Amino acid sequence: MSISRCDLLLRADIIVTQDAQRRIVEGGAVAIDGGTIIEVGPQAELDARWQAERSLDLGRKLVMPGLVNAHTHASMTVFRGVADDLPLMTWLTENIWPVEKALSKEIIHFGALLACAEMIRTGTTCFCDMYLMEAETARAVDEAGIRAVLGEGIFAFPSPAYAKTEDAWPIIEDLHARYKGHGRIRTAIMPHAVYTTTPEILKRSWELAQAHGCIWKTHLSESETETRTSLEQFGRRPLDYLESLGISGSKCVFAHCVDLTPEEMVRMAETGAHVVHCPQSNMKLTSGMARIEDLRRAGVNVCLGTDGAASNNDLNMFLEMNSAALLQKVRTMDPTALNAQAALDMATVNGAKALGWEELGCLEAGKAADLIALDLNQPNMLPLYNPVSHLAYAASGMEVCLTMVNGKILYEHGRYAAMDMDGLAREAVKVARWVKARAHKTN
Ligand SMILES: CSC[C@H]1O[C@@H](n2cnc3c(O)ncnc32)[C@H](O)[C@@H]1O
Ligand SMILES: [Zn+2]
Repeated sequence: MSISRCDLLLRADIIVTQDAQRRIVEGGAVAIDGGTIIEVGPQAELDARWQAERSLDLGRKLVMPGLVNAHTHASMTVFRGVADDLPLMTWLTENIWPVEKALSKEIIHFGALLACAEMIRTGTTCFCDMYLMEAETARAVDEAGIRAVLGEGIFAFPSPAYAKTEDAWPIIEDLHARYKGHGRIRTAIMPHAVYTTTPEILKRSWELAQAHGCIWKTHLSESETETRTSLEQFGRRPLDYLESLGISGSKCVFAHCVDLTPEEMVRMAETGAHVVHCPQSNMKLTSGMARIEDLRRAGVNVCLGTDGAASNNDLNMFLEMNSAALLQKVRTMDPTALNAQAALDMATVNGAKALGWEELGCLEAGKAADLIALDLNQPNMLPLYNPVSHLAYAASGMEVCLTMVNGKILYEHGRYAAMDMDGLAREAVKVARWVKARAHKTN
């Protein structure tokens, strides 16, 4: 047998691969070269095959794919805890939007950096973001070393980035051109919602997504109120309205989808649309309980997102998996609903599929070296019968002791490779003062 060289050989007691067979390797190893995984398997086999520049013996750890947060607004970390205990539309129109109007590039950049720090700390290696002045989020992602799909939020009204929607298009084109070919950053087209845009904006945004071959994402059917408004404004339910404009297909990623009819679920499955479930945000804003089991049964690809830190109030995908699983059980009054493996799939492979980034979400040869390690000796992880059960039901995210993106370690032994957490904490005090002076309701 010939021995080949690789950059890194990582060994750990348990490897949850999330590959097609959902293989779990005990006493496993991952061989990495550049930013790519070249083999995953038993330690003895990989030791015999690979001569590594560097080895990392993690011991009593669980290694798994980095989590994919498929819907967030990273910079909203600056509003964490500012306006709690409100319903969606009051929260948005009376509390969030008035302050967002005044946001500066600096604050958006800071909020995105803080979000990256939180996601890296809790095991997310890729996120999908919609926000304002998204170039600042892109800058933060580049600095932090994390992976992301980014889109400038498109409204029919002024945003801090543009005085009129007409001025949004060049901003979107610029962002796309700037990150074309970037290894970790992709761009997408993201009109905010049917109730904050016009048919012309939606059609133009769709044409742009098609021209760039990128995903098209929006908030959809988040609440019954949204459906009612859509029926009043456009004479159609939100999904019907989009379809009447020619918007449908596998490039569509719809966040929330709380208020769908069974027939709409079938149509989503037929067209290949993806749904991002955001259970914590939906519960906190009392938007409702998405019928995830029905969606999955209909054949829709359902993934998971935190939404922003102002409606969650964290960006922790372990807690989101937990909430997703528990919420479906009470919604259906069936304890077998959305089991641990289904929750983990939503946070990994399904997220990668929705974002059209097939190199993500699982550990196998040819995939990106985006992985995390969890300390199995933490009290809440003991004893261990079923690793997947612990990931969905016992882990808090704070067991993550190593986060790697594209073969680079971003977090290890409590330290960030490329982030100044103390500096961020100092800056957070100043930003909070700025927000407090402008916020209508602060807790
Ligand atoms: C156009 S940039 C993104 C925009 O979305 C707002 N937002 C955050 N969470 C939600 C949500 O759950 N539903 C609708 N809109 C939301 C955010 O404040 C930005 O204005
Ligand atoms: Zn959202």
